[in-house]
Amino acid sequence: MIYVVTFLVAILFAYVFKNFRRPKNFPPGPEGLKFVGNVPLIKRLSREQGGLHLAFSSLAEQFETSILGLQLGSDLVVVVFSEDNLAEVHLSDVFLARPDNFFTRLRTFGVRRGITITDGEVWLEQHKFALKHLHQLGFGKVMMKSLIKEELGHFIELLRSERENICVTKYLAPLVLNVLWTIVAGSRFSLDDPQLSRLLELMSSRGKAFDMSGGVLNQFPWIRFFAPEKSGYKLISSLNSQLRDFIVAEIETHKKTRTGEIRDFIDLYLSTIDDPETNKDIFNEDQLVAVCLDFFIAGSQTTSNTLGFALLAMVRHPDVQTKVQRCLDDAVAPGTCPSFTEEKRLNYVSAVLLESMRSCHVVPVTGPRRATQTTTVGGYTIPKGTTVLMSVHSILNDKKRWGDPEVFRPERFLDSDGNIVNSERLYFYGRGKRRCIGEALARNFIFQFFTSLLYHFEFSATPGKTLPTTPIPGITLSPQPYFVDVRPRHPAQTTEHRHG
Ligand code: HEM
Repeated sequence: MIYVVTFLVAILFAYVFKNFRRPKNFPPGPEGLKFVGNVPLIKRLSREQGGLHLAFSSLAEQFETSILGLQLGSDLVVVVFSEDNLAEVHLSDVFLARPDNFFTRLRTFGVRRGITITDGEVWLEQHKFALKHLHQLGFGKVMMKSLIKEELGHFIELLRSERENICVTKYLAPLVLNVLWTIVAGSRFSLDDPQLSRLLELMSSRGKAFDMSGGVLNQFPWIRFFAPEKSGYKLISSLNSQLRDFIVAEIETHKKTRTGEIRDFIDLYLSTIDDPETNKDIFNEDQLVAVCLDFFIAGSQTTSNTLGFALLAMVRHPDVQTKVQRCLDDAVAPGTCPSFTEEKRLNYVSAVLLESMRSCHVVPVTGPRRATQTTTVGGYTIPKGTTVLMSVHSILNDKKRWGDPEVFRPERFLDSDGNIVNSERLYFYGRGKRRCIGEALARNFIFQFFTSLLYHFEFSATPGKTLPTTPIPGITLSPQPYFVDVRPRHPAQTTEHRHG
């Protein structure tokens, strides 16, 4: 018996020694506890400081480093802060992969599928396909423009009738989802559809319950057996299966109603599967479900929260709002609304949107990436398998670059002739081969909604309701619900949206 116990203890020691030891020349960071590493510290700092991005920044400051080394459970995690370090991660193929862990696999039911969490050939082919066809289906065609116009029309009508005490954030998520879903499946939801509300509620809870590191559930997956609710396991499983059932049902309907004409992304993907030349290991119905899930999860909250923060900034800075409106009145013929192609003529508006994203970027920590071999960043060793995160927040709030990053000042993006400057190296949508595939759609949507809403309405805080000053932390930052009154700026008329 004594031998068995000694043997087990020796194995345990070997495990602890191997897995809970900082590797040689690993980036600086706090010493971790055995088994849990830095998890309790990061959790506490995130709670105290208001998010994972702020917890990371405070540790980087404490250790005077632009690359932080952590241990979350038995996972090695490195967070990079400076532009040089970010460039090394964004541009090197060693960091092109995503972590393969419990949390990432949970997204697609224990297997690796789709775009966001896959690597290698599957990722490359799905990524290329989605990028090419999202563009063809959405941006170059009249459909996308009339789609945004239709969604805007519904929202403008709603604002005209409600006018007071409107919780804007409540409406933005369904609007974005409708645009996305029409591209993917050719149909929109009614804004009071209970299924839509349920999906959005689940997605928003998911965004708030987890963070970019995957949270405790990722570091200790067994926790789901003891605390299925508290660990977030129940929530994420329920969201994923509801989303999957919903997408599978839509694919089945498409299969029954197909005529050969390509109506949307699902039709296009199904016709690719039918092609005898297609590699069925890469393009199949399971992959289609996962790619649709990716669009929903990566595209809806990021876009609606960005718009939510931009409108909040306008309520908080009425002088900037007035300037935007003057600029729109000057540039836009009465009774029309600007199209995205006019972005270049509306430099002040573009500067306001850039400043809004700089001051509150919805994805303050991007990634996660995985080192596929042992390498170095900033002179430190990054062992194979390490998870790497990028603090875009620190770049967007760097005092050396911006001078007064805490001030909302769109003029920092304009030169003395009113041309856009400083708009490079912001990494809002990432950089390199894993750059966001929805950037064009998101930029188009945000620009058209923002300009149209400000052209039609003056927004002010509802009297007696305070405006939130901090975002809700999570995988993406969300604006806390805020309430506005709107005053129409033009008489109601059928407003034309120009198509560029
Ligand atoms: C304001 C809105 C958005 C922001 C700020 C944003 C931001 C990002 C960032 C920073 C990445 C790169 C992550 C990395 O470097 O590892 C990314 C990837 C991605 N985004 Fe977006 N995104 C937005 C909207 C969208 C939309 C509308 C869609 C869907 C159509 C979308 C789909 C994706 C997908 C599928 C990926 C994963 C790409 C890959 O792993 O190869 N995003 N996004």
